[in-house]
Amino acid sequence: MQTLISPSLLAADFTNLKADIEMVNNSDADWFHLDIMDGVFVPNISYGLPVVEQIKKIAKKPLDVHLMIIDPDRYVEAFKKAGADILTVHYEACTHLHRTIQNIHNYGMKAGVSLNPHTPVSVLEEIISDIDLVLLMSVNPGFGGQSFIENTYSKVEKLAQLIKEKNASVIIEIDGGVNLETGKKLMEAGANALVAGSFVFGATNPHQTISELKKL
Ligand SMILES: O=C(CO)[C@H](O)[C@H](O)COP(=O)(O)O
Repeated sequence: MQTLISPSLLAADFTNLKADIEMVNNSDADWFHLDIMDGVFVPNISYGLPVVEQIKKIAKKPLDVHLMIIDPDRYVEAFKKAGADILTVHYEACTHLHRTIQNIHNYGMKAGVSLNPHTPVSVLEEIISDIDLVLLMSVNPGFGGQSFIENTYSKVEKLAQLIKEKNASVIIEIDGGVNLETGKKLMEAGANALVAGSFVFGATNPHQTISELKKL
């Protein structure tokens, strides 16, 4: 599988968001990664549904929406209406994860499950065949620009092994501290999708940086 690149708009310039969205539209990126934070599940508040709706109007690539919120079932329909194509919820935030996944699929979206750095991939054993994507957090969620947690490489290997054992077809996406160096090692470990925020939007040439990540 080719590397999928999902630039995180959390690190974009919100005073000129349209320009950053156009840059991604015209780049080698595959998706737009949108980080939704509620100030409860994570110690930060980002942006919400009205912003997602506006982004959808000009985005020419699928919206990869990562909900860092408690009890995400309450908002599955709303994010579908706002334009989400892939909806990822946190394992740690769902009491009835299987039902949440069904709910996301019933609305016609791809369903992802995210794991915090401390959560072992083994918790996905009974649900892996029902989901489309696993998002491994390689930083503690809540903020961009943090240092990559090295233990993520072995988590990627364990997850790739689990997917193989179950004969499932699941994208392994990584979020946090991704750059060319960590990205290369992640791909070697078995990842196939990379979220990058500050590495892309903090670069002198974000368009070229996306192409470099894409070539990994
Ligand atoms: O989900 C996030 C934080 O919770 C961000 O998407 C992630 O941290 C990307 O930022 P960076 O590439 O700057 O590390």
